[in-house]
Amino acid sequence: MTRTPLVAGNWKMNGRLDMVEALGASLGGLRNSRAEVAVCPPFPYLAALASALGGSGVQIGAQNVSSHEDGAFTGEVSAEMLADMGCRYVIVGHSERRALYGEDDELVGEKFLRAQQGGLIPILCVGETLREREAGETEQVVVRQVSSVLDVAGIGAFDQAVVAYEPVWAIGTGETATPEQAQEVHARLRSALAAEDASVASRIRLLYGGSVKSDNAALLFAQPDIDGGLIGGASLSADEFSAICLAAE
Ligand SMILES: O=C[C@H](O)COP(=O)(O)O
Repeated sequence: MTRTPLVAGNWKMNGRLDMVEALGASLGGLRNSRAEVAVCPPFPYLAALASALGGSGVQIGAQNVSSHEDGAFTGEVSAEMLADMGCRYVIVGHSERRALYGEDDELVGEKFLRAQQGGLIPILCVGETLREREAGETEQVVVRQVSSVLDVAGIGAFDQAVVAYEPVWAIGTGETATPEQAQEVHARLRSALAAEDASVASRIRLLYGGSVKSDNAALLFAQPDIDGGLIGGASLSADEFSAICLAAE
């Protein structure tokens, strides 16, 4: 099965308008023969980024979405609104939202469903904490996080989804999972999906995230079950992010 790699940049709560315009213009010039590239800026910059990227083919995505469609939910942003802004992707279940904003598996499942109902492709993030890894619970945790979404959305929904394995201990720490550690978890995730539907499992893209840089991306992306990356800090530099995208070819 040949899967088109995806490299998605998650800017988190970083950037200002001048950076958005400069980075967007620079990434708009990115010519990448094989990998799909997406950038997820903060909500207020979606339109400016889309405009700076022009017709480059680089996709835009959001970092969060409401679990509701419309209504009295002050401060929330719906999937339909994001689709209106040109978003193709939305990140759901990022560990920062789980840890800092109390998003549990149930809410993540609701957001995943709503994203798809609103026409977006969810990038579902899963990953274990350092304590969980040290306790030997990594596979149990990531399979639970995926299974809770499978329970509400069904395996068919994963044909229009991406899963990102992001070990919490590797996010923003400079400590990357080794290619072997990451591949082991990716293979386990793919086998958990294959238990439901082998063909969906063979098609879905599984990204790795956690301190991916231009100097470690190629080895990670060369693993058989790693289909690209979800990039945080390094996506804020045009040179660094471009080099990571090229490593996914
Ligand atoms: O969504 C991206 C991840 O949290 C990875 O962030 P990082 O590349 O800064 O470690």
